[in-house]
Amino acid sequence: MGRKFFVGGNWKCNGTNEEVKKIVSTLNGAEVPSEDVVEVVVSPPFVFLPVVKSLLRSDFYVAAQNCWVRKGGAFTGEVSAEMLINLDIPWVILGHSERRALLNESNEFVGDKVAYALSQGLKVIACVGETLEQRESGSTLEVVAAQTKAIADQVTNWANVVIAYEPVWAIGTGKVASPAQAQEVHQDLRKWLADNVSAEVSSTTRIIYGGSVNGANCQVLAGQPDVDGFLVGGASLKPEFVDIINSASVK
Ligand SMILES: O=C(CO)COP(=O)(O)O
Repeated sequence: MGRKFFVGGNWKCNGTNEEVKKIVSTLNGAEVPSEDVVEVVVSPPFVFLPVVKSLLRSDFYVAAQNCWVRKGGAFTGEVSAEMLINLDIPWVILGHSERRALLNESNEFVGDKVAYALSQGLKVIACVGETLEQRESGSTLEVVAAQTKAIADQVTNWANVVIAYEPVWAIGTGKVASPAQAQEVHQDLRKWLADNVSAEVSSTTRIIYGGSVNGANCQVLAGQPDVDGFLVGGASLKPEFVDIINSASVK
């Protein structure tokens, strides 16, 4: 099927200069499958991107956690896609639920960000996912489809997009989605892509899972046919991130 396993580490707003170097040193010493088998991307806070990029092994890549929606300029506090490209940062995470919820990023705004980032040459990890309330009211697919549509409306080249399904109720809660719950949504999303974009995009686009993934639950999740990898928060700051990378061997 040809979808290379993808493991992203989202460090969120964590770390000191010393801690960040320690994580990198653990990763640099880790034995993991080759780049042909698993694509590994770590996402430190903006200020640590240069140091992480300079120290990180060459078969792992870095991602920013956000970028501005358009060309840079008079936007205090923002970081533009052009700046990331200028520093050779290949990836950016966009539409994370923490930004959607806490900073009111709408589906359309996230779609605009994805479009601009891609236009500048960045690769995008685009996040979608429902809240507990939405899941309990039976609207999971409707919610993730609307989020995905706002992104899909703006994407022409899917080769540079990874979709991260991250149910909000599973993020940072220790309440991981069951393998069946993850598989169901990933399968629905893949069908949505087939029906609304193309069969080719549906079969080639990586859909990764995020929400309380750890060294103990990664293997069984990775065993699901439509789970193409992970976006990991808390556990990406710990040595068990290496075990999560190694779950690529389940495929
Ligand atoms: O939000 C996440 C990754 O982007 C998931 O976070 P946790 O792995 O800490 O639940």
